[in-house]
Amino acid sequence: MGKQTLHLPLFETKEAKGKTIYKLFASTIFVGILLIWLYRLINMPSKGESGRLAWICMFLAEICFGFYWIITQSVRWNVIYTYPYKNRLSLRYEENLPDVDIFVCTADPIMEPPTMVINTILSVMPYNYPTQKLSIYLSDDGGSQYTFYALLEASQFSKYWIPFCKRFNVEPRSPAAYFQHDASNLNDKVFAQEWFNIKKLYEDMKSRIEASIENGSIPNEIKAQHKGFSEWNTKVTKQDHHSIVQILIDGRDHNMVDMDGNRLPTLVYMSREKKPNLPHNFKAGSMNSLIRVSSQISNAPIILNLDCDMYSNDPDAIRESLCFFMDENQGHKVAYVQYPQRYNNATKNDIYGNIARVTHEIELAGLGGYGAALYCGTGCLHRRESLCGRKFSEDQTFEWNNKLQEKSTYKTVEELEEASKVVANCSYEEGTQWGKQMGLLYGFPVEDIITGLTIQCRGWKSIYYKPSKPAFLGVAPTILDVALVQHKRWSEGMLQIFISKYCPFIYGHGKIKLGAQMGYCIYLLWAPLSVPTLTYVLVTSLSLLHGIPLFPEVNQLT
Ligand SMILES: O=c1ccn([C@@H]2O[C@H](COP(=O)(O)OP(=O)(O)O[C@H]3O[C@H](CO)[C@@H](O)[C@H](O)[C@H]3O)[C@@H](O)[C@H]2O)c(=O)[nH]1
Ligand SMILES: [Mn+2]
Repeated sequence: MGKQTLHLPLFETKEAKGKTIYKLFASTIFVGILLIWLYRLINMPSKGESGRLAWICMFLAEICFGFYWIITQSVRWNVIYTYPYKNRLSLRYEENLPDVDIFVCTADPIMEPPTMVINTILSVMPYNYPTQKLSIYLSDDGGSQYTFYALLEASQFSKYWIPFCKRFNVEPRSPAAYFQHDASNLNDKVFAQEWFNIKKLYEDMKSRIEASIENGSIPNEIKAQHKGFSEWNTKVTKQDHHSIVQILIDGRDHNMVDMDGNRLPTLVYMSREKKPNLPHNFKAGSMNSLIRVSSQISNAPIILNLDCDMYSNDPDAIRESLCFFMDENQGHKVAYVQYPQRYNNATKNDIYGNIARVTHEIELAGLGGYGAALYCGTGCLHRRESLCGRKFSEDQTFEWNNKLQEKSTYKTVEELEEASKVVANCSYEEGTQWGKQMGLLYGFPVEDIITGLTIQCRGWKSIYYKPSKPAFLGVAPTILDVALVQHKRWSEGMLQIFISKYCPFIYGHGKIKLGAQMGYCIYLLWAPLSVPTLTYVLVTSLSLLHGIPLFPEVNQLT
């Protein structure tokens, strides 16, 4: 192996097949569009003739459709798929794998039940990765003691869950998802025994958490188990509370081990300070607090972010992503690796279009082809440096070894918690570049898309990676009003980017490729496309009622 493996890349890119045929097909459509425009112009009723207004409206709508179609071609001509080689990574870097911080965000204990949140946490704790290199942070914008309690329970349960997952190599590693189905190999006596034990432990834990929520209080004997509960002695509400940071598992501690005697990952609960009169900037605010708090504790160079309703479905996901960051030739340019949003509750007919096949298999891969994969929030791994506002430069060297962590080994848990609380305070961001040049951008409902764009405009590349086995699985809206609210927020938020100073054609000019600028606009112009669509629908039906001909008749063509 030796030399030869050293020269093999850690990941490869391949063009989608059938590019030439697609280009031929697309050019026929383009000719078709031109002919439609021409037909409209030539046959336009002249001034005073009936139906002129309808024809003008049709023409304008068709112009919009045509241009939008042209924009969509940018990504379709450049579809590129990426393939990481995790075995090569292990061969070359097993001893030098970087630390990884995992951020999970939750905002409301009712909409996002604590048991769901800890299932996400428990799915990332048993990653096939050196546990002492993992630190997991839960940001609770709900400031709920039930979420804190659930996380405390999870920290205990993980001592059984992690060894169980690793010993029997079970998947998926979210207990709820795993126990949803009966185990297949219960004939194996040892396994069956363990399976029943763990399942019982999980269900007991779940009932304790749910019972406490139902009763509206946490039993005193449980409260006595951890100093953290004292944070809720004063009045704590979702909108108004002080910073809370509790390190539930200190991964540096060699005595913190699971039932098999193996080290545990660091586990931290945090709830940043909130004041009713100050903007909290939603998920972006939470992420920026997470970036700062984690910099005090573990400061890993790689950050994985997950929404609390999205669990890890592949224990090798971190290793696969690292192939992109650590590749000797191209890795240094990579700011983030985005996975598609896939769901474990997709319905057969997918009536709200959550699966979005064309988006996930073609368009996003096309943007990835320009090195400009969109940052879509959950299921994304970032290089901490690029997220913190640093510009890319070809000649900067990158250290995967973590100096700060070595330093922080001298600090006690209490010292780390105190230092972290300071950076999670509202006042910390005043007069700083946080939310502007550093971290996630504030002021946009889709903080992820805009943040991704600014990172790319600072010279970094991003990767879109859609493995055949989903790496993360989330919960898609299954009721109409939730789906509508989500789509409204996304489409409005994206239009807001287009009309701001961050419009990709202006802000991205000369910084990202024209194809990438166009690719962004497929989404940013999604909302206004409804105007020509509505026009088209209305004008055609009204014209039909009024007997105004808009299209050539079949016998005209012959
Ligand atoms: O004040 C807030 C509001 C939300 N969140 C968390 O942010 C995540 C996303 O919020 P959600 O309301 O679930 O929005 P979705 O539309 O489902 O999320 C998608 O769209 C968002 C905006 O583009 C991205 O940030 C998400 O990652 C992406 O999954 C969730 O984990 C929330 O708990 C917070 O931490 N604090
Ligand atoms: Mn969500």
